[in-house]
Amino acid sequence: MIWGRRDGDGQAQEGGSTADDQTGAGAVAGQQGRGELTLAEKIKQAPKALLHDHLDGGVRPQTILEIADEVGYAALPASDAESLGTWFLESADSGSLERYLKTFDHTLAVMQTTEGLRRVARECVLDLAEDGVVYAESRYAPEQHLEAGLQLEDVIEAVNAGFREGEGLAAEVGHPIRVTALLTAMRHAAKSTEIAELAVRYRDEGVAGFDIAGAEAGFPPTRHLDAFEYLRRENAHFTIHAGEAFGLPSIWEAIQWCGADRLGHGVRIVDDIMVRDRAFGDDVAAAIAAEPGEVHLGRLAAYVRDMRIPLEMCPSSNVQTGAADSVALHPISLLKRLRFRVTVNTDNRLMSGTSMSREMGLLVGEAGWTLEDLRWVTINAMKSAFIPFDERLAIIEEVVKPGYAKLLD
Ligand SMILES: O=c1[nH]cnc2c1ncn2[C@@H]1O[C@H](CO)[C@@H](O)[C@H]1O
Ligand SMILES: [Zn+2]
Repeated sequence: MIWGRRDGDGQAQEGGSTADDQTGAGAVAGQQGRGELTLAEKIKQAPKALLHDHLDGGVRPQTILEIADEVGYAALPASDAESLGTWFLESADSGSLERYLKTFDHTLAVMQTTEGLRRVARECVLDLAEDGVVYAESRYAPEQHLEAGLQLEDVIEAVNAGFREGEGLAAEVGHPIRVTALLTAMRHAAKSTEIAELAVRYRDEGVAGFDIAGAEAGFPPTRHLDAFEYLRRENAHFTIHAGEAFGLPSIWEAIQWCGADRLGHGVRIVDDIMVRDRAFGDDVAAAIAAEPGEVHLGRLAAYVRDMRIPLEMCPSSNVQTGAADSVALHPISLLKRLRFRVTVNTDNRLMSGTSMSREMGLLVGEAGWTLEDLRWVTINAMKSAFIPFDERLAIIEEVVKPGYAKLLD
């Protein structure tokens, strides 16, 4: 594996290929001549766009330790950065979304003060920029940051301040990046309308949209219909986590009842896809390798593709929560070939020990993706971003296309 997981300091490590590296990416990297970039280096340098990344799922282990010490949080499961990083990775490898989400208790514990939130937000921007991300939407649930007495507005303003600081520092070191916030409401709670109102109130001050997250089974999107109807009346953007731990009814509600602009994960849309008259899940390996002519889309899958509804797909996260068997067998490769509006995302960099470069490297190494595929998903992501159309186009034309042109010639 050339795509190393994060080290204890929270920096992604992508080593070069080794002599016995049998992955596709390693094989290609091994073919590079002297002085040329390896594929791993090209992926790192490629301009990347990230639509689905949780702020509280990407805190540096060292930062967790330091803030925990400052605020007197004594329940951390490890006392050095490396063991703490490993603890998150292993605990999140549970095969269950509910158990995966339990790990957030420890990151949330250090994100209860304005200083803590601001630092975490600043470092998030720096880590993404260092990885070659040029545009990101970072989401978090303001309602989960009120334990030490902050108001919802304080939380949003502290995170925004951290994002602006991070953008300034990243530009200074030659990694310009734009980061906007998505405000998440927790689907088991009852604050979604209040959070939606804040997303609208702050839409000209760094907040690009709204989301719901948390345990999916038992908490259908229509539970928050009032919030979504309000957002639509306000011409505001929102995405919904749907089709991750629960299947088609969740996706159907998110789109046809709630009117979601995008789907968080949406991976279970394959339950509405037949391959050679068999359900996708009957033989995933055969289904993944299917040619478009062998595939039949049900009404909902056809609607998602026809309407170009973006799928915010997160390969490593899905493997950890059991929504996919492996990156090689992840439905994203079939959905890409069928030309759904696929995007590649990290979800939670800490819990998955990952980065955008690592997710992309895994798709290349384990699922046969090419640099052209990575360019395509990056443009898909920029087309699907919640910032205004002209600003999206400017990033595509001035940053993404020229960046890839340099790597592809
Ligand atoms: O993959 C996911 N599915 C559903 N909820 C999630 C996922 N990752 C994180 N969160 C939830 O979103 C909250 C706000 O960022 C996190 O605290 C976590 O509970
Ligand atoms: Zn998520």
